[in-house]
Amino acid sequence: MKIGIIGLGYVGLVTSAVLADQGHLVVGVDVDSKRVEGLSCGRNPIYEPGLDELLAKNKDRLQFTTDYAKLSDVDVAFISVSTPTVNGEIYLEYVMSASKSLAKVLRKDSLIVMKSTVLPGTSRKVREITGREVVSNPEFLKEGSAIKDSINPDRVVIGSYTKEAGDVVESIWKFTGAPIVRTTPEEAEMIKYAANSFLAMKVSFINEIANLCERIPNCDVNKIAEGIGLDKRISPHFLKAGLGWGGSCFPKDTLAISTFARSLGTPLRTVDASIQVNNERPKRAVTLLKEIMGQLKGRKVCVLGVAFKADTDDTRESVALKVIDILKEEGAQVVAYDPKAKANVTMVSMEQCIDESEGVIIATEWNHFKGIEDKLRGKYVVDGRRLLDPSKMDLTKFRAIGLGTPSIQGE
Ligand SMILES: NC(=O)c1ccc[n+]([C@@H]2O[C@H](COP(=O)([O-])OP(=O)(O)OC[C@H]3O[C@@H](n4cnc5c(N)ncnc54)[C@H](O)[C@@H]3O)[C@@H](O)[C@H]2O)c1
Ligand SMILES: O=c1ccn([C@@H]2O[C@H](COP(=O)(O)OP(=O)(O)O[C@H]3O[C@H](CO)[C@@H](O)[C@H](O)[C@H]3O)[C@@H](O)[C@H]2O)c(=O)[nH]1
Repeated sequence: MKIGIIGLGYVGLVTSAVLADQGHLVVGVDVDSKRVEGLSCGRNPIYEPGLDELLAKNKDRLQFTTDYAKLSDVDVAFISVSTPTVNGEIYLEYVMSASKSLAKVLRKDSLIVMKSTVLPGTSRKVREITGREVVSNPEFLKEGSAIKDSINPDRVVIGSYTKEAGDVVESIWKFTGAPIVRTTPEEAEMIKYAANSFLAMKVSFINEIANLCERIPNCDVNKIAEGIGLDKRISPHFLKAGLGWGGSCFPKDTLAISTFARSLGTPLRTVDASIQVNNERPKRAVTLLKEIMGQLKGRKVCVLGVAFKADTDDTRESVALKVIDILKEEGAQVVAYDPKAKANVTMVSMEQCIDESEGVIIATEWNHFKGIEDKLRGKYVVDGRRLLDPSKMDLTKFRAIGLGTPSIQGE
């Protein structure tokens, strides 16, 4: 098949590489000419494990351009442009602009597939604007394991108005062997928001349990997560307590669906509570540091990790950046280290970051921060992602999310 991919970010680029690898001819379009120029010369603008190799392997089947006219002979055009939330509401201008551009160039019988995360009813609007058949096919990949998730998803959701259009999209993803869920476009759109909201809620739930565990001697939230996660109805995934969820999806999607639901007179109270719990997480790290270190004014603090999670260079809505802002408000001098990501703060090597600081906050769950207990000797340490072994730490200078102070032996 000849396939167009509109928007060459995390989703669009991964989808381009994966579909080219399946033998399709792919034309990737982006309005960002620098990005397109780079890609055309073999420069990948994002860090995602395995993506460089997959793009290079399939370069003969991949073409990148800013010119929508190059889509005139594609059979299917995937829309994967960003859908941010602005002032609490979904911002659809990129989707609408892409749709209008597609309407001018696509064959009448070409199919548009909505991969961007959009509120229920959006695919219908795109169908009206473009006069083309539209299928909703939400994406569930996670950054850091995007290729693996795309090739081997838990399920593929296909929401179509006509059976024929849904069948075309089903034929594209059949190679994954994943269960296919056929729905209406509105249901497919809603599934995406319900999934992200539920996962965000699960993390916020365990983070509230973590707050409680910190008040109970001999109580470790990780044990609670293990104990409840073995119940198949709960499952062990997304029960890692920490400094909360960030990234380009959970924050914007929970907010967008919350605002949408309220506008329909049916507020999503569990989602609203999850957002509130999450908003309080960055402050928690700084509060714990102050409990052991005292006032932070004029003192140096090292933040380990600025990416919103491990294995990505993405800092969108990163909790680590919020921790850094709060530290600065407290008057601390902040230095940071991250294996891949950059932030608007002095970035140094991990060793320098630790050595020159009095306090250390682990803000991102990079594997690089496991086993560094020795390097942290003498420092005030907050383990915001539960990577350290508390038994190797000086407990008078150490706090970990969700770890109650051990009671005195024999008490
Ligand atoms: N990042 C993820 O992990 C992830 C996972 C699942 C779903 N999603 C959803 O997929 C969509 C894309 O997310 P992303 O993270 O890949 O975004 P991104 O910001 O990384 O990339 C979007 C790209 O679209 C381009 N663009 C904007 N307007 C355009 C237009 N009119 N024509 C052509 N290109 C245009 C931008 O220049 C940018 O390169 C969003 O709706 C997001 O919610 C993201
Ligand atoms: O047990 C956990 C799991 C995650 N997180 C945090 O939650 C955030 C999101 O993590 P993750 O879901 O792994 O990353 P994303 O790449 O944002 O992926 C989410 O958002 C995507 C965009 O919609 C969806 O496609 C994915 O299915 C969904 O997992 C990160 O800040 C993590 O640190 C925790 O704190 N504890």
